[in-house]
Amino acid sequence: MSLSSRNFLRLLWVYYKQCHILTTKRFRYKPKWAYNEKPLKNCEQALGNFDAFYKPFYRKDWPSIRVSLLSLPKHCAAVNKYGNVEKIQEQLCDIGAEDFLLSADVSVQNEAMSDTSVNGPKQNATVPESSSVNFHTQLANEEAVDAEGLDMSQRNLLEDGFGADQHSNDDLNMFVPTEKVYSERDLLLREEISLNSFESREISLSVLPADPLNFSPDVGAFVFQQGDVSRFPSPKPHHGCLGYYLMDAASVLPVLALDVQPDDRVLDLCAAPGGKSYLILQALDLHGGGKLHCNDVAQARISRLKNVLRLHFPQDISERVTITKMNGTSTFPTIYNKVLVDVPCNADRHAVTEDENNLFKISRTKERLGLTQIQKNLLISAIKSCVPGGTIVYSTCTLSPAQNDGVIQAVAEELWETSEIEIAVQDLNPLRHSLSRTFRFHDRSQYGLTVLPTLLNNFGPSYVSKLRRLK
Ligand SMILES: C[S@@+](CC[C@H](N)C(=O)[O-])C[C@H]1O[C@@H](n2cnc3c(N)ncnc32)[C@H](O)[C@@H]1O
Repeated sequence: MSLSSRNFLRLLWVYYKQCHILTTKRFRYKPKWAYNEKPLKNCEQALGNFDAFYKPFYRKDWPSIRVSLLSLPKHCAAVNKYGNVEKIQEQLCDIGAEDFLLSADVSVQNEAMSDTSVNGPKQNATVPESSSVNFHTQLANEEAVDAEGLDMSQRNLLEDGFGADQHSNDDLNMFVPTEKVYSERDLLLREEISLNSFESREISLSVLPADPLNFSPDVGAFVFQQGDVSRFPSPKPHHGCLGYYLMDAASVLPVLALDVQPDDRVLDLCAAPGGKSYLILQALDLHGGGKLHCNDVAQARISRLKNVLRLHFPQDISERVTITKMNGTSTFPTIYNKVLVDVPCNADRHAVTEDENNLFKISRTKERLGLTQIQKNLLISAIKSCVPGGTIVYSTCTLSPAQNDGVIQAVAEELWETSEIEIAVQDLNPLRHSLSRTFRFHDRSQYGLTVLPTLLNNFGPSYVSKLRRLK
């Protein structure tokens, strides 16, 4: 069968392109093709992912955040009111630590409460477009964004997944049925990009003025000064209760935002291994009407939570804590006036430093890509279990804008469209201003506070958003 000259030219063109790819692109990409190249470790996968998605968002801050994430974190010693408080405080001061809550600059809180700048209190105002953070628009100013809205690093990520053979697929499109062009892997990568993008939209969400600052209880959270990377010794027991709990200082923020009062009824929806439950119990009076319900879905982690309670609290306190093993997205009774939802997330610091139990393991890709949906469902469940007038605090330990502001925005939209429930976001500027000596906050978080890790005070990352259920 003879070829028409048009078809012949077409084949020649495809052949030429193939040769061109083989002789140029193939060699340019050679390191990725080496058959004996070792697969990336989970931590390296995570770091590559963050370079692709966080760098365009955090821009000039990214190099210092990145090196901090890879460096040893700093701890905070949260003093236990059931230990020998005075002696512990004295010992901590003697080794050079200071209570960052005591040294918080509360004088700026009044100033901050009247601040009406971006992120400031705007009673019953919708979030204005001008103050919104548009991920893609910002990219455009800084880096080249291609027709699909991807910056160079995101494009590289896609191309790493596609490999050079996909370049030739572009040219051979006319011979290949469309559904075969995108393999399952390509689709996952596209899903990755859409799940990691946070695009700010104008939504109807009131912003309530801040509550007065209340660092209760005042037994203290001790940290070493900026630049001091000393480690705390392990705590010692006093009458069977350990004197303090070591945690990331940024983990204190969600509990400060929750503003726990002695007689509150608190639900900690994703409680294990129990760092924040420990802090909540420092403020609650379980003998005087206060209640704590700790829930988690993972049995092994609940065991760790029980251990934390056993090691830090007298038996008559730990026995009064309700502990359940339920999926947090199931229905909880609407009886709590304070609800903390500290969701599973990318867990950035863990992801780039620990290969074990790492969500960036290739076999866990689908689980990881399902995170934002679980986070939304958990937040909705938390809101539904909170009585009108009560407070919900949403927190993560990731810098992912999609898992932070993105989840708050999506939930506000969903509740607005599908339910009678009304929520408002509460201003956290006073907290931010008063603790700016200890933490470095990102200045473009829209519905909460984001702590950026820094080498001087290597805490975080952490994101906190405080919501009030109105109806
Ligand atoms: C970030 S950790 C919580 C840390 C804890 N708040 C603390 O301060 O120690 C997230 C927790 O959510 C739990 N989790 C994941 N999916 C869940 C679900 N569907 N329902 C309830 N808990 C869940 C995990 O088992 C994990 O313990």
